[in-house]
Amino acid sequence: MNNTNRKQDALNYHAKGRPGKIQVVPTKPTNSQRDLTMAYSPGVAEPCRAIAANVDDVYKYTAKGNLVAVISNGTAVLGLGNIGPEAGKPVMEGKGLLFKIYADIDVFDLELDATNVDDFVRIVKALEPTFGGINLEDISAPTCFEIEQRLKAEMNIPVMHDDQHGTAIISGAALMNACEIQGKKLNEIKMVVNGAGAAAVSCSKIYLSLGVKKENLVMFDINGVLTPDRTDLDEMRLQFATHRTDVKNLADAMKDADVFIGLSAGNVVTQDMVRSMAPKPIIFAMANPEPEIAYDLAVEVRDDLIMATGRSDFPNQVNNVLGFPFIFRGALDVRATAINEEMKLAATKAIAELAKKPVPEAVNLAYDLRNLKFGKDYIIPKPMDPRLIIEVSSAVAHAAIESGVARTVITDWEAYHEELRGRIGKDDKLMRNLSLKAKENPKRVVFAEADNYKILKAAQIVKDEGIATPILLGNKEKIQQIMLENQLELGDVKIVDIRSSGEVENAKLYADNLFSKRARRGITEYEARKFMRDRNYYGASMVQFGHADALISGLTKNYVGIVKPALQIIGTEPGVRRVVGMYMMLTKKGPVFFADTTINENPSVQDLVDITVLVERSVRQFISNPRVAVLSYSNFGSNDGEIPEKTREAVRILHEQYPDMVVDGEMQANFAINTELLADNYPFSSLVGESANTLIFPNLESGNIAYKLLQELGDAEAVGPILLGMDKPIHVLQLGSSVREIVNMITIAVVDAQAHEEKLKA
Ligand SMILES: NC(=O)C1=CN([C@@H]2O[C@H](COP(=O)(O)OP(=O)(O)OC[C@H]3O[C@@H](n4cnc5c(N)ncnc54)[C@H](OP(=O)(O)O)[C@@H]3O)[C@@H](O)[C@H]2O)C=CC1
Ligand SMILES: CC(=O)C(=O)O
Ligand SMILES: [Mg+2]
Repeated sequence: MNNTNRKQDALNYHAKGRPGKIQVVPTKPTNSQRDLTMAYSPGVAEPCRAIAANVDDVYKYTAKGNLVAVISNGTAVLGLGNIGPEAGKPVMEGKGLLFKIYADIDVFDLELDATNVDDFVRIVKALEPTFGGINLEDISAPTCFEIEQRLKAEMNIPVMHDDQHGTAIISGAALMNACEIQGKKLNEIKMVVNGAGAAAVSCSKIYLSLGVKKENLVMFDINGVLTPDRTDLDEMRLQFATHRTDVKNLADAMKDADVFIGLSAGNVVTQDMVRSMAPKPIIFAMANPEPEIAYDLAVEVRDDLIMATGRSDFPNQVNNVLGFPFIFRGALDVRATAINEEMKLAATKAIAELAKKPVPEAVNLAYDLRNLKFGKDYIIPKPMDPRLIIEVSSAVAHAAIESGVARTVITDWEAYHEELRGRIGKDDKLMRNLSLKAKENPKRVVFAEADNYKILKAAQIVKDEGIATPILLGNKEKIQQIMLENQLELGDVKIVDIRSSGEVENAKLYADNLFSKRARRGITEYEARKFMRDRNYYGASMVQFGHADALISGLTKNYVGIVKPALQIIGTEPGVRRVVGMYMMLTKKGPVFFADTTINENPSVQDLVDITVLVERSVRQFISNPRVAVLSYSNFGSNDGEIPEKTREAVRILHEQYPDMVVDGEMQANFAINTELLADNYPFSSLVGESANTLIFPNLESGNIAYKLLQELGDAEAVGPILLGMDKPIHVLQLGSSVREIVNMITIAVVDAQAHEEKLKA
C-alpha cells in the first residue's frame, strides 16, 4: 500500500459512520417508562441523597470508580509538536479506545484550551468529583512536570502523566530484557538519549534507578548535547548534562554506544550512526508516528541489533499502551489515592517477567505470527496479550495496598483475577477449570492428522502445559519437517508411522480385530488390512487396544470419516443406541450446552429421550447442575404440529422415567434462557428460578443453525462437537479448527478419558 492510500485509509477510518472513535453507552435498562423514572427524575434523587449523606457512595451509585479522564492541551502531541487541543483529540480518543478494549475502563477525553500552568491545574483539579483517575497526555515539557506535581499534591485520586511514567515503565522493562538478551549489564552500558522532554527525562530517571550510571548517559535536545555550561536548561534537564568533552553531536555520541533511546522526533538517526555503535547494540526509536530511524533501515546495517519502535507494525513495540490501561485498572480497583513509585516498579517488573513466559496461542493468532518467543524480536509482551491485565493490574493493586495508598483492599486474589478476565471478554472459566482437571491426570492423545501445522502446534501447547501426552500419527519425515520449519519443539514425542516396519505387528492386530468384528458385515480380510492404512482406523484401533487413551481427528476430514471407523472398531457404550454431537457454547452468560448439533437428523420421540439422557449425564462431567430445556417453537402445548407434539411427548416420558432430572419443555428458546419471562408466563415450570444451561433441539437442522448463529452473531465460543456415547474417547474437530479450538478439544478428550477410566475402575 502506498503512503497516500495509507493516509486516506486513516482519514476514512476516523470519518466513516459516526465521526470519531468513541461513544457513550447506557449501562442500565431504558426500555420502559419505569426504567426512566429510576434513571432520571424522580428515582435519581435517591442516589443523590445517599451521596450527599456519604460522599464515598459516589463510587457505589455512579460511574466514577471506572471513569478516567484523558486530558491534554495539545502542546506535545506524539512527535507532531504543539498542534493544539483540537488536533490532539484523535490521539486522546484513541487512548480512550485502548483503555476500554484492554482494561474495560471508561474514558472521557478532555482537550483543554489551557497552556498556562495555573489555568490547567485549576481546571483539572475541579474535575475530581467526576473521575476515578486522571491520565495527563501529550503536554510539553517543562510545564508538564509542574502540572503533574501540583495535581498529584492537590488531588486525592491517581494522577499520572503517561508520556513520563507510562513510557518509563514500559521502556524500563524493555531495557532490562534487551540487556539480558544482549548480555549487557545495566551499570556498564553507554547510553545516548535523544530528546530531553517529558518522556526522555522521566525514562532516564527510571534507567538510573535500574542501575544505569549517570556518567554513562548523554542526552540531547533540539539544540544539541546537554552540557553543564548551557544556559538555556532548567534544573530538571541540567541533571543530565554530560561532562564528556569529546561529544559535540549525535554522531559522536553514537560511536561505541550500547543503547540509543529516542524520544524526540522522526528520522534523526542515520545508518552510519547505527553502524558506529558497540557490538550487540540496542535501539529504542520511540518517537511517534515516525521513529528516530525507520525499523528497516536500522536492521539493514546491523544483524546483531535489538531494534524497537513505538509503532505496532514492527516487532518490539515499546509504547506506553502496554502500561496505562492495566496500571489504571489496578489503581482504580483498590481506589488508590495515587500512582506511586512502588506501583510503577511493580508494573515494570510484571511486564518484564511476562515477556519470558510462553506466549499463548491467542497472541500469535492476534498478530498473525507463529511461535513468539522471548528473544531479540520479542523483548516485551504484545499489547493484545490477555495476560497483561491479570499480571500488571494485580501487581499494581498489590503494590498500592502494600504501600498504603489503597482505600479498599483485595483479599481474594483468585476472585479478582476472575473479575479481570471477565472484563476483557468471554468468561472461559469453565475451559480453565477443565484444563486444570486435565492436568491432574494427563492422558495419551493420538492425533490422526499429525502432519499438519495446527495439530502440531496444539500438540506442543498441550504437552508444554501438561494437559496431555501427544502421540503423533503420520509420516515421520513430514512431521519432523513441519516441526523444523516452524521451530516447534515436542521433545521426545512419540511418532507412529503406520507404514514403518515397527508397526507391522500392531497393524496386523488391529486389522484382525476389525475383520473379526465386521466379517459378517461385508468386510474382507484384505479390506480390513487396507483400512488400517487410514489413520482414522489406525488411531481408533490404538484407543481400542489401550495404546492411546483418546483420538483426535477431523481437522481435514468430514466427521463421517472419523465416526464411521470409530463405530466399527469401538462402537457405542453398552446401553447407548446412538451417538450424539454436543457443543459447549461459552457465552457472556456462562456455558450453555447444545445437542444434537452434529449427528441425528430427525430424531423420533424415543431418540429425543435417549439424546436427553445421554447429554444430561455427559454435561455432569463439566458442570454440576444440568438444567435441561427441550426446545420447540411452541410453549407447553401452545401449538400443535409434528415438532411441538414430539418434543412434548419426549418431556412427558422424561418426567415419568427420570423424575430427578431437571428438565422441562416443550418451550421456546427465549423462555429457556430468560427465567423472568418464564416465571411471568409459566410459573409452574421446573426451570423457573435459574435459566436452562442445556438445550435439546428438536432436530439437527435447528441445533446446527442455532449454534452457528450464536457463534457468529452472539460472539460465543463454540467448543465441540463433543461426541457422546462412544465406548472410548474419540473426538472430532470441526473442519479447519483454530489451534485454540484444537487445544480445547484435546482438553475435553483428556477429561473424557479420565471419566472413562473412572467408570472402568468402578
Ligand atoms: N513510544 C512511546 O510510548 C512514547 C513516545 N513518545 C514520543 O517521544 C517524543 C517526545 O515526546 P514528549 O517527551 O512527550 O514531548 P516533549 O515535547 O516534552 O519533548 C520533546 C523533546 O524532544 C526534543 N527534540 C525535538 N526534536 C529533536 C531533535 N531533532 N533532536 C533532538 N531532540 C529533539 C525536544 O527538544 P527541546 O527541549 O529543545 O524542544 C524535547 O526535549 C514524541 O515523538 C513522542 O511521540 C512519547 C511518549 C511515549
Ligand atoms: C505513545 C505516546 O504517548 C506518544 O507518542 O506520545
Ligand atoms: Mg503521549
